[in-house]
Amino acid sequence: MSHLTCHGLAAAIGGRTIVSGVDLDVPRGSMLAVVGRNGSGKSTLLRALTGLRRPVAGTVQVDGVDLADLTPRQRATRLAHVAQEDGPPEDLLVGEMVAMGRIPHRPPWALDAKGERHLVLAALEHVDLADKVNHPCQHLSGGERRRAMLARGIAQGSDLLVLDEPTNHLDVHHQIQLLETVRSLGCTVIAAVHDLQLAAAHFDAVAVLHDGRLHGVGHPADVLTPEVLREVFDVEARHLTDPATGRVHLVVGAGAPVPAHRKAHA
Ligand SMILES: Nc1ncnc2c1ncn2[C@@H]1O[C@H](COP(=O)(O)OP(=O)(O)OP(=O)(O)O)[C@@H](O)[C@H]1O
Repeated sequence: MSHLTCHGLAAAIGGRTIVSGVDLDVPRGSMLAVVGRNGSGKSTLLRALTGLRRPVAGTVQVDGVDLADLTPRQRATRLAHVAQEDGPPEDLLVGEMVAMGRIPHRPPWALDAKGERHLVLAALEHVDLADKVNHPCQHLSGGERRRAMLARGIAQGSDLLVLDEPTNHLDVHHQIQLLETVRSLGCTVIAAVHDLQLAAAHFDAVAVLHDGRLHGVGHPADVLTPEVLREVFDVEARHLTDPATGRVHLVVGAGAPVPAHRKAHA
């Protein structure tokens, strides 16, 4: 069943069209990676998908409801957006910042988070930061800040997470842990991702943006082909089968195959 769909979506900044003609159908509970070169329009597309940037053409529907018909508060209960540039306000404690994710669920002007501390702690546990709940945000490292912002998105309690480069600044352990965590939440996830190997290994589908147009969307193995990677990213890549697991992995920047006569001497 579709959770988010968009048809003929176009978004512009300052009168310049950045993305156009985007059709997506994201099933509930699935994870979609949006990949593309710098400036291809990934962040702009994500902002249009969340309603933060009003489309200049096309529609976005969440659970069959047009986002344009919802107030910002209603949108915030249906989806959580963690932007690339989001950083926690420095003078708040980590727990206070994560509690801000609960604001859409409170009556207007209810400023405190009574009875919600367990939700805040659970969100922080998901990102391995529960021990930092009483720390000032300004004491967090770059990777911890990214994880804290994700915790705020999780605390928001919606079942659709739109994440702009969630694994940026994270060490390899926390990159994988973060993707496994969002998978375990059972949410629908749409994430802009630069690491193509992570996109191939952890996502159900990949959408490739090229110059603001959707170049292809589908299963990672069908979309992240050596031909597409050469055409879109100008890199050489190959699919290799892991002899231990039988799983097919994407090797990006693989270079030209070693000629047989050189292998023989290796
Ligand atoms: N506030 C802005 N004002 C003017 N142009 C902008 C603005 N934000 C983005 N752009 C332009 O829109 C285009 C797409 O930017 P966007 O941030 O969506 O790309 P991206 O694929 O997310 O890039 P990256 O991988 O570098 O994060 C770029 O050409 C960028 O310069």
